[in-house]
Amino acid sequence: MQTRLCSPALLKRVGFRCLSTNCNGDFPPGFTLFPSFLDTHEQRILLTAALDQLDSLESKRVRRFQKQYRILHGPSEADAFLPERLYTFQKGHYDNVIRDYREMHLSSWGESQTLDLSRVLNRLHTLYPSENTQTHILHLASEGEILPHIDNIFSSGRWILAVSLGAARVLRMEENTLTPKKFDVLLTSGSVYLQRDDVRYHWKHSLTRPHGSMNTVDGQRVSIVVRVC
Ligand SMILES: O=C(O)CCC(=O)C(=O)O
Ligand SMILES: [Fe+2]
Repeated sequence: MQTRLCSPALLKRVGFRCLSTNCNGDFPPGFTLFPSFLDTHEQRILLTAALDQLDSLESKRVRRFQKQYRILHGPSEADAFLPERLYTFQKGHYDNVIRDYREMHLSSWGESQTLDLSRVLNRLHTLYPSENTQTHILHLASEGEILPHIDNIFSSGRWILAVSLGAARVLRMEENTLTPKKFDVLLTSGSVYLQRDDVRYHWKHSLTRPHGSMNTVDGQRVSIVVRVC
């Protein structure tokens, strides 16, 4: 089990940066980060399954181009992602919060649910209560980002968990007050974060590219977001 509790030293190593003088280097109650919850093998299994799900929504024409690319280039050990031109990214979300993305609500993993994937999903289940949940897959292009928002309070309940896969992004958490506390977290592949209660309802979250400041490269990112209903 690779779950680790987050000491300030560890958070600093994985990119935690406290932006507020009254934040004391700790996360507020209600925010938890598991910096390297999934190992590289588990990440690959989950990422491949998530991309398969999203690809199943692509047009026949795009799927044909993807297939041709795979025949020509073979499977890549290094990268589960195809070049971005082989995906249909949307420019803007209906409320304009998310830019350059593909997304879907997942009702079941269907045929992707191999024994290996079940093991990964079972490990993730250890992180959250077994209540009614809804799962969402979000794929950001390398230019993709998410502007500050609080998830619709009528659409989901008191906690939100997200698994990050692929290129790193900076998550900024910012209290929704006149003098907000803020902090940044570098979400590397295999990390999981959980927003609960006060943080879920009263802090805005946004995702930006790391802009080279944290030794990371630009690239595509997939998240699996699980919300309690
Ligand atoms: O991908 C993430 O980590 C967060 C996604 C998000 O904020 C959303 O879908 O509302
Ligand atoms: Fe959100």
